[in-house]
Amino acid sequence: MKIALLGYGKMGQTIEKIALERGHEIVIKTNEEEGYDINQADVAIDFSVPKAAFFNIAKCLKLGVPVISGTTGWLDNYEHAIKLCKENNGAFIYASNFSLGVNIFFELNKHLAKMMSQLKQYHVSIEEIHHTEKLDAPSGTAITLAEGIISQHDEYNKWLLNQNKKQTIPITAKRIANVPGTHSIEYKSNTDTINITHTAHTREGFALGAVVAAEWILGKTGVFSMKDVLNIG
Ligand SMILES: NC(=O)C1=CN([C@@H]2O[C@H](COP(=O)(O)OP(=O)(O)OC[C@H]3O[C@@H](n4cnc5c(N)ncnc54)[C@H](OP(=O)(O)O)[C@@H]3O)[C@@H](O)[C@H]2O)C=CC1
Ligand SMILES: O=C(O)C1=N[C@H](C(=O)O)C[C@H](O)C1
Repeated sequence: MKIALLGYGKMGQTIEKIALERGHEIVIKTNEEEGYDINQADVAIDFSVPKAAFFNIAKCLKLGVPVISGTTGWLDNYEHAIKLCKENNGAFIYASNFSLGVNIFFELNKHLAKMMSQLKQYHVSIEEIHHTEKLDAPSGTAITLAEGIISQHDEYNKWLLNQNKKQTIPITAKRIANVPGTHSIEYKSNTDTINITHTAHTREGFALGAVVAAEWILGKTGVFSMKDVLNIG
C-alpha cells in the first residue's frame, strides 16, 4: 500500500516505522499543505496540527484518496468533513485515539458510566496528562471519554475544562515533559473513589492503530470509526 503521511512530526515518523515494518511504502511525507501530488498515494494518514487538518482531509476527499485522521483540535469542522466524504463518495476515518487499548477503554468507560448513573452520590471527573508540546486542551481522547459518559449517564450533559459546575463533567489537562498520553476517570463519593486509567507507554500503539485503519479502509467508501475497524462494542 502506498501511503501519504500528512504531518511528519512525532506521530508521522512513528507511523512511517510501523508502516515499513508491515510492508508498506511511504510515497509522500510532508509538513506543508501543498507541493505534492496526493494521487500518488492509495491512502493518506493525517497527523498534523489543528489548523491544517480539515484542509488536508478535504483535499484527499475531493481528489478521491481515502483518508485516516488522528489530528485533534479541529472538530468544529467534523460535520463538514462528513458532508464532503458523502458528496465525493469518499472514505474517511477520524479517531481521537487509534490505540487498541484506548478503544477498549472507551467501551469500559461507557459501561461504567451506565452503572454509575444509578448512584447519584458519586461525582465524575476526567484528568488527561500529555507532553508539553501538545497544542490542544483538553485532549481529543478526553473529549471522547466525556461524550461517552454523557451518552450513558443521565446526570451530565456537557464537559468543561478546569471548571466544576452542576451537570457538567470537569476535565483537567496537565502538561508534563515526554508523557505520551494518560487518561483517568474518577467517580468520587464521600466514602470512596473508583478510578480507571489508561496509560500509553509509547506512541507505537497509536501508530499501529492508524496503519491498521488505513489497511482496513482500502476499497471501502463511507465514514467509519475505530469501532468499525476493530469490530468492538
Ligand atoms: N488520534 C491519535 O491516536 C493521536 C492523535 N495525535 C494528534 O496528532 C496530531 C499530531 O501529533 P504529533 O505528531 O505528536 O505532533 P507534532 O507537532 O510532532 O507533528 C505535527 C506535524 O504537522 C506538521 N504540519 C504543520 N502544518 C502542516 C500542514 N499544513 N500539513 C501537514 N503537516 C503540517 C508540523 O510541521 P511543523 O513542525 O513544521 O509546523 C509537524 O511536523 C496532534 O493533533 C495530536 O493531538 C497524537 C497522537 C495520537
Ligand atoms: O497530542 C498527543 O500526543 C495525543 N493526542 C491525542 C489526543 O488529543 O487525545 C491522543 C493521544 O492521547 C496523544
